[in-house]
Parts: sequence; C-alpha cells; structure tokens
Amino acid sequence: MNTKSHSTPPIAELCAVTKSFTTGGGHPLKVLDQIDVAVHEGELLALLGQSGSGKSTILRCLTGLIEPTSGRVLHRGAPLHGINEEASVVFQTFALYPWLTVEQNVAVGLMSRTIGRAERDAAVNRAIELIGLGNYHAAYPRELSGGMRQRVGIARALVSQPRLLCLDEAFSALDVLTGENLRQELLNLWRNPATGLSAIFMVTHNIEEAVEMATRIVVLFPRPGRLGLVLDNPLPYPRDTKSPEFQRLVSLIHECITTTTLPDIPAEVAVAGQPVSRARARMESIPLVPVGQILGLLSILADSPELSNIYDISDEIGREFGETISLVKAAEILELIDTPKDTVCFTELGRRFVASDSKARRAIFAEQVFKLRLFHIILALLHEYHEVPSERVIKDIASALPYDNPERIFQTMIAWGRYAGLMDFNTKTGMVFVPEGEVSDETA
Ligand SMILES: Nc1ncnc2c1ncn2[C@@H]1O[C@H](COP(=O)(O)OP(=O)(O)OP(=O)(O)O)[C@@H](O)[C@H]1O
Repeated sequence: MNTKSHSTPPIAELCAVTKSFTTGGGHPLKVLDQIDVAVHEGELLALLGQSGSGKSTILRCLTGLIEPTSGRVLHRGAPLHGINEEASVVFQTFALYPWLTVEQNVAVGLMSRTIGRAERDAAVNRAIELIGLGNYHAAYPRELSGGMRQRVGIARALVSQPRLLCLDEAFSALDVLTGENLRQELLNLWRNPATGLSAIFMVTHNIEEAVEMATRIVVLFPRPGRLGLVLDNPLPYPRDTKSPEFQRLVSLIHECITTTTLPDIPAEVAVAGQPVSRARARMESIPLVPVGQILGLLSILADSPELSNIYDISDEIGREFGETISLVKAAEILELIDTPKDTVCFTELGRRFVASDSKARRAIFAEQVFKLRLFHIILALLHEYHEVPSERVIKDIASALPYDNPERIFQTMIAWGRYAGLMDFNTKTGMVFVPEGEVSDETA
C-alpha cells in the first residue's frame, strides 16, 4: 500500500503550520511550530510524540476541525475550507450517545450528508457489518464492552466511506487483547480495496502500535511541537512484534523521543515531503579512532588485568597519552569499559565482549553503536531511503555538531558502522547503504 512516489497530491497536508492557543492567564501558547506533514493515498501514517506535544492539534488542523494560526492546510493540493469531507475521525473516548442504539449512533456519522433513508440505512448496515457488530444493531452503549463501543465509534467514522480515517489514540482506552484485535481488523479494512478506505492517519503515544501498523512514522518533538524523526517502516505485514528488526525500530524511535525532552532544542524547519532526522538534543561526538585499535586495547586489557591506569596502558600499547585517552573514551562510550577514579576496568558487557567470538562481538558492538544518538542521523536516513549520498549525511553531521570535523566523524562512523554490520559506504558511488549478509573480519 505504501507508495514512495506519489502521483496525486496528498489527501491532507499541512504546510508550515503554526498554532498558538491562549492560556488561562491570557498568554499565547505556541503548540505547533512550522509543521509540514502530508498524508498520501495508500499510506498508514503514525504520529508519535510525548503527551502534550501537539499530536491531536495536528490531527484537528489536518481534518479542518480547527484552523492554524499561520501556514496552510491543503486537501488534494487545494486550500481546505472547513472540514475535510474525505476524512473521518475516531477519538479515544468513544463519544457515543447513551440514549441512541448502535444503529442510530452509527447513523450520526451521516448527519452532515443529505441522503435518502434507504441509502442511509444501507450505509449504516454496511459499516456495522464491516466492523463486526452484526448482532448489535439495536443494542445501547451501556450494554456493550469498551471494545464493542470503540467498534461503534469506528463504524460511525466509516459510515461516510472516508478515504482518510484519522485515529486519535483510538486504542489506548482498551485492554491489550481488544486493542490488538481492533488494530488487526483496521489493518484488514485498510488493505481491502472494497472498503474505499485509502489512508489512515493515527495519533498515538504507543511506539509498538505505530511500528506494528504504520507504513511511515513521524515523531513530534515537544514544546512547541516540531517535526522530529520521519521514517518509512519497510517491515512486511503481518508484522512480527518479536523480530529483531521490529524491536530495533522500536528502540530507535524510543531513543529519539526520549532525547528530545530539552526545551531549548532549536526549531527545525522541514521541507514538505522531505524526511528529517534530528535526534540532536545532547548529541555527542565520538572519538575518531579505528575499530581495530579499540579491539586491540580491549585485548591488551583482557590479557593484562594488572593494567588499570591510563599511563601504564599508554606505555603498554605504545601510543601517545592523548591517543590512549581517545581509545579509552571510545570503549567507554560503547559501555565496554568503565573509568572510575582514573582507573580503567571492564564492564560486565566488556567482559562478555572479549570472551565472545567474532560474530557475537559484532552483535554487541552493533547494539552499542545503535544506542549512540549520533548514529541515528545515518540510521534514520537509511531507514527512509536504504541508501543515501554521503554529502547528505555529512551535512547532517555538520549541523548536529557544528564545532567538529564532519568528514572525519563520517569516516569514523562508517568504520564503526561497517564493523557492526549496520552500514557501509561505496567510495565509487558516494552512497552510504545497508550491507546485506555477513560482514568479513577484515572490516575491523
Ligand atoms: N483549545 C485549547 N486551548 C488551549 N490550549 C490547548 C487547547 N488544545 C490543546 N491545548 C494545549 O496544546 C498542547 C498540545 O495539546 P495536544 O492535545 O495537541 O497534545 P497531544 O500531543 O495530543 O497530547 P496527549 O497525548 O496528551 O493527548 C497542550 O499543552 C494542550 O494543553
């Protein structure tokens, strides 16, 4: 369903949207800043972010429920006036009328349309059947479980046969199993061309839910809401939530969300349709040392446990004190060694690392590299494009670390990433890419 090149304009789009509300004290509160986001035909776009980051406000702007303070809202490339007629919304609170039956509650979704009774009844029946409420036409909400009530909410959204279904935390009030069932059913509806449903835009704070469902994921940075990470989710359906690829994507997004809590991150201006990969709060550089030297240091430390101070280590490995510090620092940020009170000792992980064979070492190294925020610049781009020009990566490194040498950092990152099997660089094409298959030992 996911279409990389879009032949038609997006069903709904925000261009440079900013939204401010007036607080209780009468002060303006900027909730969204320069948001560019588009929902295309065929995609399932998930918007993730911390509580209060502005996710629901984006959904409301996209569907025309509220107007932005500045910027443009488009529907199929044209300015949106009022509500987006092709969109429907399902909210977290089921918002059902207790005095109406299931059938009548679903029919509320057609209130704004002038259609005949027969047509309305047919549409209501169809929506009720689609979402598996066949035996509950005449039931009242109080007679239904939470999951069934949310089904009514979804049927009400589907009754108008929207092209775009918007879900605002639609599963978060449900128990785990019910939520899981409904998610699968919605995926089936979205993939079934007979429903007429083309795209889903879902707001959630549940990373696993987003990775399980979405073809593309947008992470919103908070205070004010700004676009953070935008990445394609290439995992095939049905998705195995236990697979390493799934869990890796979950950790990447988790890191991205948790590193953005600082209020003073500079605002990012995203170009519409372009991915942005900016987990740059507290971004740290890496020591510019080759992997082979890190491995050498570790093996010397393993062979000579009495070496616990940097001067002795420096003598032993025959390197300048400054170089030794860089090597130690590199092993330390990889959490393989610790340096309490100027001494050097293995961590638990480091001990495991030196005792492992080459394959297991690479796996540990990959896991540790994966935790370094700097690498998210490349990993996020690779998730989006699978291969990216080095200039693009170097530009991003330069903007994340303006006081460092981006080319040298890039070379070091590639060397570390290559050893970890996470990335490689083709000097002929100038492209960074995801390597396939096993990597050889020579890469260290
Ligand atoms: N009508 C309003 N008037 C004033 N402030 C508002 C209004 N609507 C939202 N806000 C504020 O805007 C900010 C973003 O709210 P929004 O509901 O969009 O965030 P969210 O990411 O969806 O949060 P949550 O996950 O908790 O639902 C919050 O600080 C909220 O209090």
